[in-house]
Amino acid sequence: MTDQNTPDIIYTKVDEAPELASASLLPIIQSFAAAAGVSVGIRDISLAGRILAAFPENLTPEQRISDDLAILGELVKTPEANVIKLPNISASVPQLVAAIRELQGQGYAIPDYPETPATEAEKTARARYDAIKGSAVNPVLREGNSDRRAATAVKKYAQANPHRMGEWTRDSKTRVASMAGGDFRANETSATLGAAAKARIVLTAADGSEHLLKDGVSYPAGTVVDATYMSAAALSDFLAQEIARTKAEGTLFSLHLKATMMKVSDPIIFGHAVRAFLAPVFEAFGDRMAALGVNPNSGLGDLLERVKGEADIMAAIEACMGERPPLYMVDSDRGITNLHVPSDVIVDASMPALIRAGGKGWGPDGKEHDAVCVIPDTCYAPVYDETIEFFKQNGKLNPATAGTVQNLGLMAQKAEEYGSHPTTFEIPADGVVRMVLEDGTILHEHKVQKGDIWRSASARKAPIEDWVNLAIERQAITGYRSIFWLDETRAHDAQLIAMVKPILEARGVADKFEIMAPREATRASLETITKGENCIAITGNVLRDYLTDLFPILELATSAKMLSIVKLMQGGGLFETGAGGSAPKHVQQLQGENHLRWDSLGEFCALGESFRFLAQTKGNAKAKVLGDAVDTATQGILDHDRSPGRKAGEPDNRDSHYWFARYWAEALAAQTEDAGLAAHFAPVAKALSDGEAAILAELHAARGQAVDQGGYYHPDPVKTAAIMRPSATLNAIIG
Ligand SMILES: NC(=O)C1=CN([C@@H]2O[C@H](COP(=O)(O)OP(=O)(O)OC[C@H]3O[C@@H](n4cnc5c(N)ncnc54)[C@H](OP(=O)(O)O)[C@@H]3O)[C@@H](O)[C@H]2O)C=CC1
Ligand SMILES: O=C(O)CCC(=O)C(=O)O
Ligand SMILES: [Mg+2]
Repeated sequence: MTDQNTPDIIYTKVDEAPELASASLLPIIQSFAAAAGVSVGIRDISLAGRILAAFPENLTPEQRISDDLAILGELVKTPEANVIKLPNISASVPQLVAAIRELQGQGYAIPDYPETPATEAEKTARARYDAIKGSAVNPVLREGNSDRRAATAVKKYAQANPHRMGEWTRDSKTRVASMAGGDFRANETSATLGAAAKARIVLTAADGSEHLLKDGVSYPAGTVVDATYMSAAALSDFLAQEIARTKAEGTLFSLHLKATMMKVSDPIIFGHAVRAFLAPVFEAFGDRMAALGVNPNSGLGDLLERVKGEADIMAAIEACMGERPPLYMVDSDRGITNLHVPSDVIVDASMPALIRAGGKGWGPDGKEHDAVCVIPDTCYAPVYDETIEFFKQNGKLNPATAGTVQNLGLMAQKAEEYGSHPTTFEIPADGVVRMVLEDGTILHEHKVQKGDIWRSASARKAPIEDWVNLAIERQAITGYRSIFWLDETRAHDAQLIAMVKPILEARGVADKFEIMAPREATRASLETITKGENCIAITGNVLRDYLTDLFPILELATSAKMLSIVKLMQGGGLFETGAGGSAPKHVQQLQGENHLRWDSLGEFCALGESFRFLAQTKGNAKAKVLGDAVDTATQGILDHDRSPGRKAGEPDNRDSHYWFARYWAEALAAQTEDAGLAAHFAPVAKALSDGEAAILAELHAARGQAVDQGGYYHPDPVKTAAIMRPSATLNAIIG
C-alpha cells in the first residue's frame, strides 16, 4: 500500500450526507490538487462497501471490491499515511439489516443477517457481520491520539454570529438519572502490567463448571488493564424506579447511550430499558414475542414490526404506553421514540442538543418538555449532571463571549472502553469471572450473576505517553489552563494518574497542569469559558467523544466545524472531518426536497491540514500553497456566510462548494509563492466569477423537487452525481 502508487492523500468514501457532499466537493479537490501534482485517491469505508468486501465468494468477479478498511488499517501504521476521514455509519443491527436487504435487492447475493446462527455457514456470516457492526472503522484507523479544537477563524465567527440558545431556568425539572451502585464505575478494578502478558477470561459457574469466555488476549508491558461489570438486577431495579419517578415528575423519559461505539454492552443496556418500559407486556406475552423473533436489544421499532399482526399484544402495548411517562421522541412527526432504534439516540450528540435547547426534548405531542435523562453508568454521567446544574444556577452560556474548551483525547490503539468489545460478555450463569495471566496470576476477579454485563478494557503505555506529550506540547503552544480529567477515586483513573504525574514531573511542567475528576473538571471548564477564557480538556477516549460534541455544540452550535487531527504514532496524519456523524435526516431532506444542509466546514478544515502535512512530510512546496489557500477560502466562506442554510430554498451544500472553489481559486491566483499555480488558477478564478449567475441558476434549477439516488446505503453513483453536480457550467470549469 505504501508503494509509489499510493496517492499523496486518501479521501474516504462514506455514507449518507457526507458522502452526498463528497459527490460535489471531491471533484473540485481532485482537480485543484492535480494542478499542483498532488494525487487524491479514494478508499471505501462505507457500510455497504464493508459488507461487500466481507463476502467476495458470494459475488461475481465484477461485483467484488477490495477490503479498503484493511488496507487503510495498514497504511495508518506507516509514516506515509495522509488520510482525510469523513464520518461513516456505525451500524446498529436494524441499519445493518436494511443495508443487507438493499444490496440483495441490487443483485448482490450476500447472506441474510443470521439473528440466531445455527449452521456453520450462518455462524461464519454472523461473525463477519459482527465485525462490521457498530463503530468498526474509527478504532481501526485511530493509530494516534486525538487533538480536536475549533480553528481560530471558526471560533471568532461563532462569537461574532452567536447562535440561538434555549433558556435555562432554575425551576427546570430536567435532570440526569444514574445508578446508585452496581454499575461499571462501582465495580471497576484496574492494574498496570509490569511485563508483557497473555490472559484468559474464565467464568466458574456456581455449579463448578468452567466456561472459557476468551483466550489469548495479549498485552505489552505497561498496559493498564481494567475489568468491571454492571449488575443486571441493579440495572433493572434502577430503570423501573426511574420510569415511575419520571411519571410522577411529569417529564419525558429519555435514555442516552452509545450503542454504536459500545456495540456489545450498550445494546444490552438498551434492551433492558425496552423490557422495563414494556414490563407488563413482556410478563404476559414474553414467550410468544420470543417466538416471533422479538429481541428487545433491537428496539421498539423492530418489536412493533414483529408483533403488529397480534391484536392482543398490540392492545397490551397500547395499554402499557398509556400508563407510562411520555417518551422523548427522535422524530415525533413519524412516531419514532427514544426506544425505537438503539443507534438513534447517541449520548455524545443527544445530551448536548438537549442542553443547548435549555434542557428540553421533544415529546409525543410534538412539543418541547423537560426530561429525565437516564444515563445508567456513573463513570461519565456526572459531566452532564454538572453541566445541567451549572446552567440551572447560572443561566445559558453566551456564545458571543464564551471562551473555548479544546480536547486532547487518549484514543490510540483502541484505548479504554472503546476497545473493549472483544472482552465484553453477557454472563450466562451465576458464578465468578476471573481474568487469569499465563503464570496463573489472577489479575481481576468478580462475583457475577446471570445477565450481568462484564467487560475488560485496556490502555497501552505508548499511547498514554504520547497523549501526555501531546498535552505538554499543546499547553506550551497555547498557555491555556490545562486539566487532566481523571478521578483519583476511580480504579482506572488512579492507574493513569500514577503514569501521568511522573512524566509531568520529569519534564518539569507539573505546575502547569491540574488533575480533576470529571464533575469538578466540568465545573472548572464551564467557569473558565464563561469568563471568556480558554482551556484544554485532556481526557480519556470516552470523554474525548462526549466533550467534542458537548462544548462545540454549546460554543459553535455544531461539532461539524471542528478541526479534528489525529497525529498517528508512526508519523502519518489522519484528518477527521468535524466531530459529528452522518446525520441521517439530512439525506431525507435531500430526497424529499433536494436540499442538502450538510456543512462541509469540517472537510475544508481537514483539507487545509492535510495539504500542509503533505508539504511538511514530503517537502512539497506546492502542497503548502494549496493548503494555505484552502484556509483563505474557508475564511471566505465564514466571512461571506456561505455555509448551507437549514431549509429548502436557502443556499445549500452545493452552493457552498461553488463558493469554496471560487475563493480557493482566487486565493491561488492571488498568492505570490508559486507563480505557476497563480497563472494556472487566474483563469479558473475568472471563469468561476464570470459564471456566477449561470452556475447558481443551474445549481438551483431542480431545488424543491424529490430526487432519487437509486439507493440509500449503496446509491447509484451516476444518479448521485447528476443530483449533486447539476451545473454544467461549473463542471466544465472544474474539468
Ligand atoms: N466519526 C464518525 O464516523 C462518526 C459517525 N457517527 C455516525 O453518524 C450517524 C449519526 O449520528 P448522530 O449521533 O445522530 O450524530 P450527528 O452528528 O450525525 O447528528 C447530530 C446533529 O449534528 C448536526 N450536524 C452534524 N454534522 C453536521 C454537518 N456537517 N452539517 C450540518 N449539521 C451537522 C445536526 O444537528 P442540528 O440539526 O442541530 O444542526 C445533526 O442532526 C450514526 O450512524 C453514527 O454512528 C457519529 C459520530 C461520529
Ligand atoms: O465511531 C463512531 O461510531 C463515532 C465516533 C465519534 O462519535 C467520535 O469520535 O466523536
Ligand atoms: Mg462523537
